[in-house]
Amino acid sequence: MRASLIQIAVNEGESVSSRRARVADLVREQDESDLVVLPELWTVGAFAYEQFETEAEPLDGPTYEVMAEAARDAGVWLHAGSVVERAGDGSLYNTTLVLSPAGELAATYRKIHRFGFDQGEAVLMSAGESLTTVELPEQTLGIATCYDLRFPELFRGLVDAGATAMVVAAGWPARRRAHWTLLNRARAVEDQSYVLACGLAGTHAGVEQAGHSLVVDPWGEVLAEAGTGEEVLTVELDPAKVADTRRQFPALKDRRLGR
Ligand SMILES: NC(=O)CCC(=O)C(=O)O
Repeated sequence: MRASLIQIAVNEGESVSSRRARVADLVREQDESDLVVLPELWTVGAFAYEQFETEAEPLDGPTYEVMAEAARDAGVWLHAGSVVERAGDGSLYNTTLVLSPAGELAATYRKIHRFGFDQGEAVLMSAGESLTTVELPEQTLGIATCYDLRFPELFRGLVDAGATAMVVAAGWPARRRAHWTLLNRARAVEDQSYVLACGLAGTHAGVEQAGHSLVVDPWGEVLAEAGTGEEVLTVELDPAKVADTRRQFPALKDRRLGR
């Protein structure tokens, strides 16, 4: 399976609708890939809290519409990053959309661990409550969003649900870039899974983004890593590698707690 991660620059000065159209064209360009991955809240910016209310959208809103067309045109599975979802009861969620190559909404994931302690996303958004996996032809994706990366038990839950490739959409700040790289590699090693970690670039709401999206294999080797600007990373995922790693070094079988 060929996967492309699009590290998107979010800078003030570009409107949300212009960015949607621009990113849709970037998705269309990845028509040689099987899977395309976008970052967290790339429409509005993960730290643009003051825009969450105005840019909130239902699951079948403008981001879904534009991305469904792009997924269909490219013929790819599209992890469309996350949007500010306005639920039926008016509350907001940080929600990932996964679209099939036919443009259908195949899965959603509402971010479980909201960032900000007593501010920002943590007070503006509601928390998701359930894990999401998505079965693709050669890999089962386990879905996580940004701050979730700090909670290894979520990833263990995804392993137990059958995940072989963790997809982490993020808007991770540059000042904690060392944590980003370390934690993504740690999740790959401890869960013996691919990790596809796609972050934002640029600076929005005064927060410089780390970029440095990366793909890690189940042995913890970094297969590809972006720089700090907008960039597309393309990698081949070996369909046998996860099973081989888990068979050759069966540490997951030795778990004694939390099962
Ligand atoms: N958008 C986020 O979840 C940011 C997470 C973060 O900055 C951190 O965990 O550090």
